[in-house]
Amino acid sequence: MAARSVFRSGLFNDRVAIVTGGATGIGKAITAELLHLGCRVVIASRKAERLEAAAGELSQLISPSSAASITALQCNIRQEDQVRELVASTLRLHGRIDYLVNNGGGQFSSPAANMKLKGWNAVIDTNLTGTFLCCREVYRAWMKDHGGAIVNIIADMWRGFPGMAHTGAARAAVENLTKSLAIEWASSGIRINSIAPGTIFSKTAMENYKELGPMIFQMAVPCIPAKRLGLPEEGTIFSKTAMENYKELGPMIFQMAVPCIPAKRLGFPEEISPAVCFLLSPAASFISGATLKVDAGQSLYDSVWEIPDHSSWPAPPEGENVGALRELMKKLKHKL
Ligand SMILES: CCCCCCC/C=C/C(=O)SCCNC(=O)CCNC(=O)[C@H](O)C(C)(C)COP(=O)(O)OP(=O)(O)OC[C@H]1O[C@@H](n2cnc3c(N)ncnc32)[C@H](O)[C@@H]1OP(=O)(O)O
Ligand SMILES: NC(=O)C1=CN([C@@H]2O[C@H](COP(=O)(O)OP(=O)(O)OC[C@H]3O[C@@H](n4cnc5c(N)ncnc54)[C@H](OP(=O)(O)O)[C@@H]3O)[C@@H](O)[C@H]2O)C=CC1
Repeated sequence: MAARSVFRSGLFNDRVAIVTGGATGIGKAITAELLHLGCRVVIASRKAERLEAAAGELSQLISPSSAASITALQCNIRQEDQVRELVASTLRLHGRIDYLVNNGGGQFSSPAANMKLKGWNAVIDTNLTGTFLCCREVYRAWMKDHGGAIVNIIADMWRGFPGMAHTGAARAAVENLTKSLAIEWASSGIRINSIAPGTIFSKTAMENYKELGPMIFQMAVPCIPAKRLGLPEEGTIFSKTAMENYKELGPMIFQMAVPCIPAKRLGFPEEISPAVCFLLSPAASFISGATLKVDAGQSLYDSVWEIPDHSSWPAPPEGENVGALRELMKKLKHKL
């Protein structure tokens, strides 16, 4: 990974940042750019091996004259004691925490009706409670008395998040949490903002959806009049082998989003990290409680979620307008 930045080198000299999920995807790009700018970065997530590998790789980018450094600390942000330990270890190591980037998170894809409570809770605990715990601990242990800047990575959930309702709910909650904390902690000199990425391609993000292929069958159900998949003996679609054929299709989901993105291409982690650096930097000194969408306008445009044609809604109230439309349609039908 080659770190580039539009910002002045040395911008974050002597500053200390915690980046959760900093070993992969978007988090790795954020870490690389912060290092490039001279920051001392602590990356934190669950998988120790992946953390160490990323720290090794990213440390190669640091020039010998730089003040930057990288440390990997294992932490499951869902565990209060582990978050407390992450913050305490960072302070033991570096003596300060200027920045927190709550990037660690994720979800699985599933229609809401199929979600188990355990799965729902896993996503809420990770994305909402994990973010809250990290914010609260850095505040209590350092920022309350010294100020700082926090960036929360959320998602494009402005029109709900069909197919990932749990994460939509959690991210909307984090957006609101950001606003509350911006006010509660303003007097400590803390700025806190969110970034809502569009569809951002990385190898690790893609791998998370590798099992999604078979869901394509399930997604077809609303379009089938019988409201269930056909069986092989009925001459229709569903069989274990047919499903197996689609196992590799999950990652294609990212590519399928392209027509819904005004830029007509996917975003990349290196297009999120400059926005994070900006919000952490003095250039954003008057920005707090805000959300920056980094999505090439995707949230203003189309949705990947298809609603099949149906006539399940109640009829509209009878009256002159419904009557007028009915007459119009009758006339048009004659003309066609
Ligand atoms: C469809 C659009 C695609 C484009 C998407 C673009 C927008 C967003 C992109 C991204 O966010 S990319 C980032 C992707 N990275 C991640 O999501 C990584 C982090 N993810 C996780 O850690 C997990 O997915 C998790 C959901 C938070 C689960 O954490 P946990 O460690 O607790 O996992 P488990 O113990 O395995 O699962 C607990 C529970 O959750 C349910 N569950 C988990 N995976 C699935 C699944 N694939 N399908 C259905 N249900 C799932 C399940 O109930 C698990 O419990 P059990 O039932 O297995 O006992
Ligand atoms: N890619 C995209 O299109 C979008 C991504 N996002 C969000 O951006 C963030 C980064 O995603 P991205 O880089 O794409 O995908 P990745 O899967 O590469 O990153 C997710 C990171 O979160 C870490 N993580 C997950 N659960 C925990 C946990 N309980 N404790 C600590 N760390 C955890 C993972 O590390 P580990 O498994 O080692 O714990 C991993 O490093 C996520 O919050 C994601 O949901 C939002 C919108 C769009």
